[in-house]
Amino acid sequence: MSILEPIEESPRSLYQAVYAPVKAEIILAGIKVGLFSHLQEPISAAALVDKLGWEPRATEILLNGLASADILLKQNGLFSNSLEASRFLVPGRPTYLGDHLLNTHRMVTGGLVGLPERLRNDTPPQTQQTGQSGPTDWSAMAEGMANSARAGRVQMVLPLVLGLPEFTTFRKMLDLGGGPGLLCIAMVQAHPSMRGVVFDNPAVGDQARQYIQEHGLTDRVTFLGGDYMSDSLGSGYDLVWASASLNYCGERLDELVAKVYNALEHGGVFAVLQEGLTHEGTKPSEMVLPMLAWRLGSDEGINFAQGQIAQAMLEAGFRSVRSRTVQTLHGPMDFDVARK
Ligand SMILES: C[S@@+](CC[C@H](N)C(=O)[O-])C[C@H]1O[C@@H](n2cnc3c(N)ncnc32)[C@H](O)[C@@H]1O
Repeated sequence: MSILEPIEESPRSLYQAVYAPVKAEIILAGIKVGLFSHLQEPISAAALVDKLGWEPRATEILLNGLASADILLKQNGLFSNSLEASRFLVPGRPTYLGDHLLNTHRMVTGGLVGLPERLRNDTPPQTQQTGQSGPTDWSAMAEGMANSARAGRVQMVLPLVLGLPEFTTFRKMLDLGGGPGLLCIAMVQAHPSMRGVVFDNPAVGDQARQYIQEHGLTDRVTFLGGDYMSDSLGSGYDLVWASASLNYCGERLDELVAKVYNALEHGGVFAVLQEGLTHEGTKPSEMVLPMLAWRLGSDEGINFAQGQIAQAMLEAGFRSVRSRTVQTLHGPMDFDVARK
């Protein structure tokens, strides 16, 4: 091949992919050492080193790297949090995402460690980060899930529910796989009288009850612990909401959707926000790539193809199903609304 041979394709996206973890690593390093709580006011690298006793060269490199990645601002040699860092990376704030990002990073990358060895049927290397090999520990993640709900997901989801024409007529809703319950709490708060039930693994019950109490909603919101495949979901609901929670039904989606159908009142609404994969299960990549490690590391979950949930809803007997794709913080997801 001549050195002057024109190249039509560009390797840019390959370089970008290899550079991307640098940004993640420096953000995670900053979270782990509690950097961001010291940067609410502008401070020099030297002053930070004096204050915290950190290694000067590594401190300066980290600060400059974070400024390069727009996580910090740098002006006249002083570093301070960007608006984003201030809102999401300063511990103690209700929107603090540090622990959630660390957990999420472990979930999305840990299970990929040793992939070449696994493909070759070799023994995977023993590292600290072997990732998920069993079921996700949702109770350990509950606080982070609550913060991440407050940090944009409630704000994104609420208009979807408020936009349902029946919303004002709802008397009782179920948040299926509702985690620590922040979404259900927000939906109930937005309604004058609707009551809510958060259904999830009993392990997240204590945290959910605490949030319900903190929001003064113990008379309107309850937590029901159980496994949605084997336990009763209760009954008499006008709305069943499920976001990112149906993935754990294995091959039994039809059974779960039928169970929801039976738990709903006549005219009730089943609203589901889930990934809807297209292009033979390869797109949208924002939905596919973060789930690879989880799928490799554990056989607990499945992904849904676009239309799969809508089809299951029709087969369960719902009289109509409307579907659309909505943009979320995590990428495009499908919003399927079925009416009984
Ligand atoms: C990704 S989180 C989503 C939480 C919440 N719906 C949201 O959108 O923030 C998935 C939730 O499903 C719950 N879950 C998974 N399998 C379940 C099961 N078999 N029965 C009840 N809840 C389950 C988990 O405990 C977790 O809280």
